[in-house]
Amino acid sequence: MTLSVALRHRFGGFDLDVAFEAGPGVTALFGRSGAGKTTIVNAVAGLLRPDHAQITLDGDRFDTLPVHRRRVGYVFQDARLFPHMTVADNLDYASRYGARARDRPRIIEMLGIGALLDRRPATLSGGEKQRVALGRALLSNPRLLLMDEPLAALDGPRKAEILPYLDRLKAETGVPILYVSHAVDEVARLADHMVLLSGGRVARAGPLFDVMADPAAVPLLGVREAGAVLRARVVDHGEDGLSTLQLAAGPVQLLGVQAPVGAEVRLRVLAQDVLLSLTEPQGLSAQNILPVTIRAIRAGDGPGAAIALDAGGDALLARVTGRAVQRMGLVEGQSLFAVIKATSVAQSAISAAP
Ligand SMILES: Nc1ncnc2c1ncn2[C@@H]1O[C@H](COP(=O)(O)OP(=O)(O)OP(=O)(O)O)[C@@H](O)[C@H]1O
Repeated sequence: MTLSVALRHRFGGFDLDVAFEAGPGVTALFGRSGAGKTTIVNAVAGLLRPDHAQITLDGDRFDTLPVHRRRVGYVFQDARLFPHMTVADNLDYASRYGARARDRPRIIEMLGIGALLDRRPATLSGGEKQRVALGRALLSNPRLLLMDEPLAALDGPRKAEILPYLDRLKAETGVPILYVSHAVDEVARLADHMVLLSGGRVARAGPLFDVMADPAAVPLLGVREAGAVLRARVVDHGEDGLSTLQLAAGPVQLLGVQAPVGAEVRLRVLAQDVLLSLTEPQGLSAQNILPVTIRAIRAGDGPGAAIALDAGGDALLARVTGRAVQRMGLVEGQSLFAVIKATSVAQSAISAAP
């Protein structure tokens, strides 16, 4: 399944002009407030008629279809359930055309909402409401799911409660998802592809692992949030609380890893938590020292520079000062060592999603 989107639209002072493709899985639309994310999903859903559009799904023209024929499931920041209906009635309303009624038990089980069926939305927590909203969207038998900041109204614990359901939904349904967010941790955990938007334009787009490790993405993600996402396999849980994970460039030891031995996980390594050393460091408290090669150096607008690194085939990103680049004589192609603190990675998103 490939969704291809080309849109132009003008609202007063805002000018949107984007083109991107979204493959299977989760495609994150990421950008600051006002970048144009909601305008794009509204145009895909058919809630907004853009000035110019060419949207296709698997080659079929989509933007010319009336809203009800697009078969798009839309999950908003606020669940927008019918308040006078029970959860069961809200779900039945979505499946009233029967297309997905046979999948109802599986979807209820997947989202863990079986015990809520007789309740009314006013009695549900924010996380429970969002799970019901996801169920309702799935029961409408969508060809495409649009999620506009579905977790933004939830506090940390409620977000943590719902993220595993999104992992399952992604793994089990196969319905492609366009996922709007300005939370990098959510995107790093869930997305397969990423479209970075800035001022109504696509600034970067591609596989999540590539975009997150792109030095040009640093100003768009924010210097504190920028950092590569890597795949790792859990090798061992030590009795002292430190776990060993295998990366392409070698083993690393991290704290607070919940996933079982053998699991594939994603690690988000913030660029500001990666130190560089010209020689292999000895006598450091940090144990995670990886041999790396500099792929690219990008000077920032301020005193910082983003350094793209190759770590055994994985991409890693480091942020150092421009002064350090000068002092260390860093150049593209140079081999050196990256040092990652065990505690900093553990505080970044670690998920069970491969
Ligand atoms: N109906 C409208 N009329 C006029 N301007 C609009 C309208 N809807 C959106 N805009 C403007 O278009 C721009 C993009 O808005 P949009 O909601 O798509 O951004 P966003 O990236 O989703 O932002 P946020 O993260 O704050 O939701 C903003 O400048 C907004 O003020």
